[in-house]
Amino acid sequence: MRAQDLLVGYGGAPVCAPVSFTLAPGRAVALVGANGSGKSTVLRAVIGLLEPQSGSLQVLGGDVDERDVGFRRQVASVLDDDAYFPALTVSEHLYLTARGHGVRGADDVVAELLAEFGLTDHARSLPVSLSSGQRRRLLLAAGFVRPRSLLVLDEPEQRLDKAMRDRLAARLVEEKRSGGSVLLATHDADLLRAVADRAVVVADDASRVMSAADAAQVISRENP
Ligand SMILES: Nc1ncnc2c1ncn2[C@@H]1O[C@H](COP(=O)(O)OP(=O)(O)OP(=O)(O)O)[C@@H](O)[C@H]1O
Repeated sequence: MRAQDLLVGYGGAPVCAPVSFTLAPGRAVALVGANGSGKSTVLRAVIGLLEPQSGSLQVLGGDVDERDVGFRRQVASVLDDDAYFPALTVSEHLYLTARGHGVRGADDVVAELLAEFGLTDHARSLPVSLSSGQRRRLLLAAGFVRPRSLLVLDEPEQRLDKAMRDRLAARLVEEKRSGGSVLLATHDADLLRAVADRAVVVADDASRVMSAADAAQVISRENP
C-alpha cells in the first residue's frame, strides 16, 4: 500500500498532519503516537471506513473501496473492541468467518486457532461470559481465520497478557514470512521491535517515518 500526504479527520477538520508511507508484501509498518494523535483514524481510512480529506491512498494496487468484494477478501482488520455478535459462541464466530471466506478444512483451522489463542476451553462460551482479554483474543483469532493479503490491527496488544503478546508477535512475524503485509497501530515497544520494519509517528505538527528501533525507543521513553 502507498499513502502519500494522506490527510484524515472528521467533519472537515484533520486530526493530524498528513502521513506518507509505503508498505510492501512481507513487511510491517507500525503507526505510533500519543493517545488521540490519529492512528485509528488513519487505519479507518486505509480499510475504507472513512473518506480521506486529501492526499492519495492506494491499497493492493488500487483505490480503497470497502464495498468491493475483492478488496474485502484481501483486507482483514481488527479495530474495535465490540465487533462481535453477542448471540454467537466463540467457535461459531470463527466458523462463520472461515466459511464466509470459503476456508477449506475450516474445522481444523478453527481448532488450531482456538488452541493458539487459548480459547479451546471457551469454544462454546458467548462473548458476554468471556474476560476482556479473552474477547480480545477472539477478535484477533477471527482476523487470522480468514485469507488475507493485508492485516490491519489497532493496538492488538490491548488487554493481552505477556505470553499472548509474545505469541501474537510470533504470529505476525510468520504473517510477514508468508508474504502478508501488516499495518498496526501500537503503544507496545516490544511488539514494535519484534514485528515492524518501519514506523510512522503520527502527530499534529508533522508526521514522519523512522526505523522501528528508533520508534521503540520513543515509546519506551514515553512509558518508562
Ligand atoms: N468518530 C469521531 N468523530 C469525531 N472525532 C473523532 C472520532 N473518533 C475519534 N475522534 C477524534 O480524533 C482524534 C484522533 O483519534 P484516534 O482514535 O484516531 O486517535 P489514536 O491515535 O488512535 O488514539 P489512541 O492511542 O488513544 O487509541 C481524537 O482527538 C479523537 O477525539
